[in-house]
Amino acid sequence: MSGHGEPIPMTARASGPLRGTAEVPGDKSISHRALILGALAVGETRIAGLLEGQDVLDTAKAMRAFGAEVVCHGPGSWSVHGVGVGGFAEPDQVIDCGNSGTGVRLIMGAMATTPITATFTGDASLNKRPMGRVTDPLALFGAQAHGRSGGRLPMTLVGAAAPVPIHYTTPMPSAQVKSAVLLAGLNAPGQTVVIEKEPTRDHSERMLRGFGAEVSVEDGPEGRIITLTGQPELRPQTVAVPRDPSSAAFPVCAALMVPESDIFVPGVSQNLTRNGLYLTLVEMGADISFENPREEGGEPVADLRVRFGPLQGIEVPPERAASMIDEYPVLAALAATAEGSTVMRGVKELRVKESDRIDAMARGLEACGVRIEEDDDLLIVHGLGAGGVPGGATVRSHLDHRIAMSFLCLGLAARQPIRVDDGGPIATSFPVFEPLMRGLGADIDRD
Ligand SMILES: O=C(O)C1=C[C@@H](OP(=O)(O)O)[C@@H](O)[C@H](O)C1
Ligand SMILES: C=C(OP(=O)(O)O)C(=O)O
Repeated sequence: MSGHGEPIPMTARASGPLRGTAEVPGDKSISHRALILGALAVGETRIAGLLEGQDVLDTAKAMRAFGAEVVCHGPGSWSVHGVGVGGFAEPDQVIDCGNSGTGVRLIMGAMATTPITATFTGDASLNKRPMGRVTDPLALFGAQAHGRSGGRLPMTLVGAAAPVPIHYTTPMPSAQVKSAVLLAGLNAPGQTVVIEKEPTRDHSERMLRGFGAEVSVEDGPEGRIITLTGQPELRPQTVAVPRDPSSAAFPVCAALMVPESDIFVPGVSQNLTRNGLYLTLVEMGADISFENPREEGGEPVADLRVRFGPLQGIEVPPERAASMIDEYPVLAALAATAEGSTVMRGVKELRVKESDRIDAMARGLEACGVRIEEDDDLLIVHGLGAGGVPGGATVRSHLDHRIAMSFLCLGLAARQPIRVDDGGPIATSFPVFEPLMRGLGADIDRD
């Protein structure tokens, strides 16, 4: 579990160019879902390329607590022997989801329509995050949540004894909320419908279909309408997890910040619900080629070749936010090294992530000598151009892996080193970040 250990301060300094191949680990969203759907299928699911970050390991442990057999056979190679839809056993211990919003919210959905009770907790970051966004729709199925004030963890969820399917429009763009409703709908008789005004990552829909559930997706006047037919028998699958575009964003943006860099990042998912950062980088003038586009594990992937070059700040289209929501911190860091201003609107969801990411980036960038403007739903970074960021500060990561990695990447391009007070949370999503970046030539070390 992250966040419970001693802080691990880390420092990044300007290095020579970044060169070489960056093989980033498996996609975090797909890894959580492979374990959860594997646990709900009848028989043995095999997973290759599972992300072995702490967030996903906590979900694996939770699936065992609900009765599935989850075994690691070697690096990235896992099997899950599932108990079937409605077959979850009642855990005899508190489920600790560590730092992971995805883990806790999807697992709550997966158990909400089974007549068992479970208590969930997390680290200091997760226990501050809002859970009402999932427990509100889960209550419509008949589940009851008893948590701390403000709908926070620790929280006990009593699954519905006689679940009813629901029609639900998500009030905010959130794949976690959508997925919690779909997973709960699995054990409700009849059709559960989720409508989302703005499309969010679609891994749950794709993987549910892969496991044999009936899922239809259509675009209507109110948005995307997803219909799931309840009580299917899920068939075990072989899942090949593509590399995570959200993790790839760090070496990619670092290479775009450090002069003369030239790196290769193979097999990165280019799912259209996840590729907003890459579209944005191209609009900023980044030299990225998308080579050998193909399909792997049911997801479109490409090999990326990334070379340093001058970048121009842009206004990021707000309707793109959902497809790059986890990439705004590293985009904000990169924007500090671009010419002109980068305007990020429609980003208030960033305030309820592992940290308030608008505030964490704003304070950290200011400490590094970068001018910003912020509002509830907005962050503007006034770029200083390549080589223009002073740095020379210690910034707080607030138990947030993406804040820590973003400032370490910026430290590689700043005039003075940037120190992050705690890089420990990086292990939640990108456990090989340090060796991978050092392998490219980055000067990142622990104090
Ligand atoms: O469904 C998922 O796997 C995720 C959804 C996003 O969260 P929201 O649903 O809160 O936007 C994202 O930030 C998170 O890292 C992973
Ligand atoms: C927001 C994130 O994760 P989660 O919500 O699963 O904690 C993230 O990884 O950036």
